[in-house]
Amino acid sequence: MKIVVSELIWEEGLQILSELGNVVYDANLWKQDLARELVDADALVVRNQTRVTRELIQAAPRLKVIGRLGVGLDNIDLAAAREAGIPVVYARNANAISVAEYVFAAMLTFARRLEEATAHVKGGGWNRRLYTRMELYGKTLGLIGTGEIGTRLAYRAQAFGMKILGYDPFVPPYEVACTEFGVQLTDLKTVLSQADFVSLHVPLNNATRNLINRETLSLMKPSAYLINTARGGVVNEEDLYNVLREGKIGGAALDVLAQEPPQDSPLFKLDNVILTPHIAGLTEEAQVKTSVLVAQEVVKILRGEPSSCVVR
Ligand SMILES: NC(=O)C1=CN([C@@H]2O[C@H](COP(=O)(O)OP(=O)(O)OC[C@H]3O[C@@H](n4cnc5c(N)ncnc54)[C@H](O)[C@@H]3O)[C@@H](O)[C@H]2O)C=CC1
Ligand SMILES: O=C(O)CCC(=O)C(=O)O
Repeated sequence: MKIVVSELIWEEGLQILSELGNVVYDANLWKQDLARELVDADALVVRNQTRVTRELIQAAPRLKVIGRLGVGLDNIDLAAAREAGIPVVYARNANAISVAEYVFAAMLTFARRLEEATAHVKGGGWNRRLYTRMELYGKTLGLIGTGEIGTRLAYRAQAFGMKILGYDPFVPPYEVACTEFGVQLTDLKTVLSQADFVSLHVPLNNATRNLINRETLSLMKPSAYLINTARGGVVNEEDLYNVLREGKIGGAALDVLAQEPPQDSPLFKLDNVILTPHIAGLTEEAQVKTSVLVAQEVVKILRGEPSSCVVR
């Protein structure tokens, strides 16, 4: 068996794949001639930067499985994989806790401004009144998408005493969790207009691209914050920039951008923006879990066994 891994994988996952076959691994393979490497490959394992296009799939006649070291599937042509009879397995739920904790880090950063206060003290200041901020207790968290991450975030927000509103038109699989974790399911307009923090947890697809735009942003309270750990394409960045520049919302935390890595962006110049390089799911714990889970599921498919992580 030849298993091609074109992006970063943790050692624990590599070990499992190596027991089954010959692993060709290069974390930068996605930037190189991947099609040539796939001519005789049985499995391809990617993260989020490899564009698994129809052409790439067609260049891999022996391919039996595609493994996705993560959750978002917007970089894989799922229709082409389905037509070619190639199952795609992914790390459902493996990084959900890490993303939920990242959202808390963002909310607490906006609520308490520890970095700014630290800079103030290190610069010789001691103005306590200047750093009086707010509690998360009693504030409203608005979830757009109440799946694995959204519900884990709700669980944590409930413990903080936050009110939680959720919008998800396809919620049934998570309805029980929503009830248990205090999520009041409602429409998009209500979530946007009532939340103090709006957090995005939807996949990027035709229905969600530019879901957050000038019109939807105008529904948010002037004091509210937007947190995007989903995908850059869910937010119209030009509209967001204008709304932030005009002070029409309080701020934004963006872990994902439409173009990654970004070229120079006007967002870099704004003080009310937190920008991180797509790290919400990137903790040691989540990455070990992800790498092991995906490696195990790829091995199962190669052995002809059923996998519970196949994309439907
Ligand atoms: N920044 C990071 O490191 C990470 C980002 N992600 C992103 O977060 C997304 C969500 O991840 P999970 O919660 O694990 O996925 P999930 O599939 O468990 O949940 C997504 C939810 O979005 C809902 N949804 C779909 N279309 C919608 C729409 N138009 N409006 C409102 N809700 C809609 C679905 O019904 C589902 O409940 C992923 O697709 C991925 O793009 C995931 C993990 C790490
Ligand atoms: O861990 C990564 O590299 C990307 C995580 C992510 O965005 C996902 O799981 O969808």
